[in-house]
Amino acid sequence: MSDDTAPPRPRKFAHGIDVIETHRIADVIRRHGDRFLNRVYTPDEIAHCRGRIPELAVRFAAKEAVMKALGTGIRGVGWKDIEILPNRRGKPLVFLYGRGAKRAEEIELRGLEISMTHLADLAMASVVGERASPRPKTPAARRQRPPPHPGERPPMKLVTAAEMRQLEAAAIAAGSSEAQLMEEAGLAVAQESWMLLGTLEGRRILVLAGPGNNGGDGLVAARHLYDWGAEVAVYLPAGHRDESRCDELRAREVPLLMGEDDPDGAQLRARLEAADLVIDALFGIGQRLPLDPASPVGRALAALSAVRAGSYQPPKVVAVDLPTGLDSDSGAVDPLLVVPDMTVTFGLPKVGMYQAPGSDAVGRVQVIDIGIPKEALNAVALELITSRWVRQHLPARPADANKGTFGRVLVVGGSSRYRGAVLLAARGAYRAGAGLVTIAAAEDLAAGLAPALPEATGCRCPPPREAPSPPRLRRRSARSGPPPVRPSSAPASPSPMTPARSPGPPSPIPPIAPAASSSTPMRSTPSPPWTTPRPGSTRGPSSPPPRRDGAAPPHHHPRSPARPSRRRPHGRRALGCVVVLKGAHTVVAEPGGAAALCPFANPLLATAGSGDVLAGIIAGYLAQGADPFTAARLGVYLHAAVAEAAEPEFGRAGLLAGDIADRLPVSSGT
Ligand SMILES: NC(=O)C1=CN([C@@H]2O[C@H](COP(=O)(O)OP(=O)(O)OC[C@H]3O[C@@H](n4cnc5c(N)ncnc54)[C@H](O)[C@@H]3O)[C@@H](O)[C@H]2O)[C@@H](O)CC1
Ligand SMILES: Nc1ncnc2c1ncn2[C@@H]1O[C@H](COP(=O)(O)OP(=O)(O)O)[C@@H](O)[C@H]1O
Ligand SMILES: [K+]
Ligand SMILES: [Mg+2]
Repeated sequence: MSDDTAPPRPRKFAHGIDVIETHRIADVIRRHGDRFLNRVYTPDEIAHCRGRIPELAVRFAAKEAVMKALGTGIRGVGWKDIEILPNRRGKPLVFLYGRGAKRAEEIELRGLEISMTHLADLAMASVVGERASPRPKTPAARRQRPPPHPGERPPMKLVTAAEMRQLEAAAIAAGSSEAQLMEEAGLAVAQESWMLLGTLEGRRILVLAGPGNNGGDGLVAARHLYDWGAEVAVYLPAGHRDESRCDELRAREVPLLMGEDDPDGAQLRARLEAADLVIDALFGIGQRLPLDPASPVGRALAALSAVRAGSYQPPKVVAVDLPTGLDSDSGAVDPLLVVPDMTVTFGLPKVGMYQAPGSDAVGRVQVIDIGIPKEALNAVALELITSRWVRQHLPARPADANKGTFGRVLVVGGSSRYRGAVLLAARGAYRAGAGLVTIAAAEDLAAGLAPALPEATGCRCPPPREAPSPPRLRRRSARSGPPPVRPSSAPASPSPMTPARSPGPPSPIPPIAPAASSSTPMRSTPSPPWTTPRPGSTRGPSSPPPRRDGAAPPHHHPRSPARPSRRRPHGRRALGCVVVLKGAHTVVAEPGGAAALCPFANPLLATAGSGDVLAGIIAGYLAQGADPFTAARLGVYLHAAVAEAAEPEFGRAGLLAGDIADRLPVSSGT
């Protein structure tokens, strides 16, 4: 819903185009008659078209063109949410209902004009309108952005399998049923499969259906895809517990192949070789890993793998809810997993889809709303940090600001071994937008630092042996302004660091950032607002560091160290502060129980000093008034977003920590 008091969002064209071969629609109608018509067209459209194939075909293209203009694909907008009918003079008009109308409202769509044409066997439609830009692009628009408020779109949450089952129970308590949820899920899989293939007519689809509800979703998808004109077959390696779903398919004469009737797998192989698309509905959140390679499911996956590897035109793969072989909670990957082109996941994405190595094993992720009550989602603790969230929470940069508006950061540290660390942190803080950065380094180093970052001011820091006590440091920072930040690899002082609190506006003093890599005990002093350990460097999590090579750890799943649900609680509760657990898919957790996961894993960040830059960036956002949890999420996301953006230029290696700082403003703008 647009807010009347908000400044207008910049506008841009919304365009969609689609073309279809008329005979394909004729064939579907011949085979499926009213079932197809009633599924795709509104009663008024059916009445208007009176069975005329070119009229029906061009409307089919028109609906897809509208979906493209809405920017949704066919996910989320039903065929009958879009209606194309002529006005009295015969000019076609687009009417939107239900989710189509909702989406149009969200993007502030205006004036959707349609043009349709057909020629011999082709029908084509093009629509154009005007919509609000998804994000402010110009600096002026950015300055005008309203401050974040609680009414904004909720963050993307991530769930474990157990949490997903609770949400499912909440949906059922609110009036849905398991069968209804499965219908929603299966329909979405069918729609996404259609979108992936482009057309269904003449396309061969093989559904690999497991014994449980994941298999049930696959059977519903098979039913729709058959009704819409695809050539569908279903392979059930271990049978299915819901006979009525199988009967729906038998009634349509969809071939159902049972694993026990195909002992040598020859029929399965033949079907796989002929398929344009394979739907993996073997196991979802109910899977227990490791998979047994000798089991019927294991053999089906091995056959799919072999066909994919050995075929000139391998079938596309769509995974239902989760790829079979992916641990929903840890992201551990079974060696039998076949990486899909797309995963259609229900309700919310699963944590394991954003944990290495699982994040590389899911293909494109489509999240499908299956009607989980909004209130139930609030109970989910872990969220994914998204670019939308980041845009909404970056500190405001008013045009009439002066440097005092943006706060001050004090970086404390510097040793002959880690001479660059303070500079990198200071650079990160400046690039994040801090108004003033001061470096407090030992006298012998300070002179060398000034030319490297002339923008930073300096203040004398006693040599390590006489390092200031926390109260002295606090007094000093209150006197000289800036708050201390100690970059992670700069063990300047043997004494623990404590947060320095702001003496008051206009220069909020962001507290220090001691990092666990210097092995400083932090519990003996008041808690810092955040800390940035790497896995293994805090005392809480007992697991070894996560693998960063992206390889599937064979049979190493449910206890994977990269599992935030296991790692989360310890550090942050013990330390009483926000914890940034660094690595691929960094986790940020706050003592209250909320946690956020970075969507990125990128080896460009695995370079010395990048953690120091991160500490500085976070301090930079703190200095600008962000609370510690927000500052840490902003910093972690944008730090990694730099690497993502740099990948086309650098590939997988060669970014320097200093480059991360220097490229930060570019990633903040996107
Ligand atoms: N949670 C939800 O809100 C919804 C769940 N739905 C679907 O239901 C799925 C979960 O269904 P289920 O709980 O039936 O579980 P699955 O369908 O994932 O697994 C079925 C059964 O297979 C068996 N199994 C698991 N691992 C095995 C292994 N390695 N070897 C042999 N047998 C094994 C288990 O007994 C398990 O219960 C979800 O992934 C999703 O696809 C949807 O229908 C819609 C709503
Ligand atoms: N594979 C990876 N994917 C994403 N981020 C990574 C990866 N490897 C390292 N990082 C990030 O790089 C930074 C490294 O920090 P750290 O280990 O403290 O390095 P240093 O002490 O040299 O600055 C952290 O922010 C970490 O999250
Ligand atoms: K699956
Ligand atoms: Mg470090």
